[in-house]
Amino acid sequence: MRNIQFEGVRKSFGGVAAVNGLDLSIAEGEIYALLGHNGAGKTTTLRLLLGLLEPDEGDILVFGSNPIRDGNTVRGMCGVLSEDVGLYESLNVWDNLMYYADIYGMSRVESSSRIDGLLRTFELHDKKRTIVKGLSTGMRKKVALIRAMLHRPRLLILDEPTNGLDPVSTTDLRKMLSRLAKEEGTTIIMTTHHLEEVQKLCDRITILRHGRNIFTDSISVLQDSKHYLENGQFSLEKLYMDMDMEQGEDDE
Ligand SMILES: Nc1ncnc2c1ncn2[C@@H]1O[C@H](COP(=O)(O)OP(=O)(O)OP(=O)(O)O)[C@@H](O)[C@H]1O
Repeated sequence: MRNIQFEGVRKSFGGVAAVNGLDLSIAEGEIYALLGHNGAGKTTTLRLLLGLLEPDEGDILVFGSNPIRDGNTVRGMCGVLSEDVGLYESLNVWDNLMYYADIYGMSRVESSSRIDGLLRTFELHDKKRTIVKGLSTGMRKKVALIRAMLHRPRLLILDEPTNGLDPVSTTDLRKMLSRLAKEEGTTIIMTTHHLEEVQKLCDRITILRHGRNIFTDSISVLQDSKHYLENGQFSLEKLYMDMDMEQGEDDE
């Protein structure tokens, strides 16, 4: 069953078509990557999904809800990690997370144990009383990730989740996201330029170009296809480069 649908969605800013007739179909529990060059329309797509922008044309449904008509319902189901992590700089880690747990309507007991558990998982427990201003970029990213996951959202939207994370934290995050999708059925949509991570983690990918879906397939099908090989193995980077060359020729 497909649970997130975009059909013929268009959104322009002035004369620029950021999203230009986009079709997407994402199933519950999938880990899905939106790929594409800078300016391809990834962030605009996510903002449309969250009801933060209204489409000029087309239909969007998120688990049966329309993001414009039922914006609060859609946003209530989502946990979001945006590029700008958006934490309160002068509050400590614990108070930042408690503040959001209150907004999510979690009880004190529930939020304390959830925050405690997540801080341990991300190896940030010893930083719980540290003021956010004093954290490294990677640590801030982890706190923002914990905030996005706190209320066990049905859909997790991650903009460049591994940017600024060291290799160990990246691997830990990959395992955690994988577990979330498999065991809790969380749907995860991410945008990233790290193709190696996508290949290891994601179930399906879509490549956007000029606001259009130019390629969608599942990683396992691609891995079995014997196409886009590098040293005998499927390479997402090779696929991406080949697509780029093909589309570049079409654009001319
Ligand atoms: N609020 C806005 N006002 C004007 N133009 C915008 C706005 N938001 C996006 N655009 C334009 O729409 C296009 C798509 O932008 P978008 O941010 O969705 O791309 P992206 O794929 O997320 O890029 P990146 O990888 O750099 O984050 C770009 O040409 C961008 O300049």
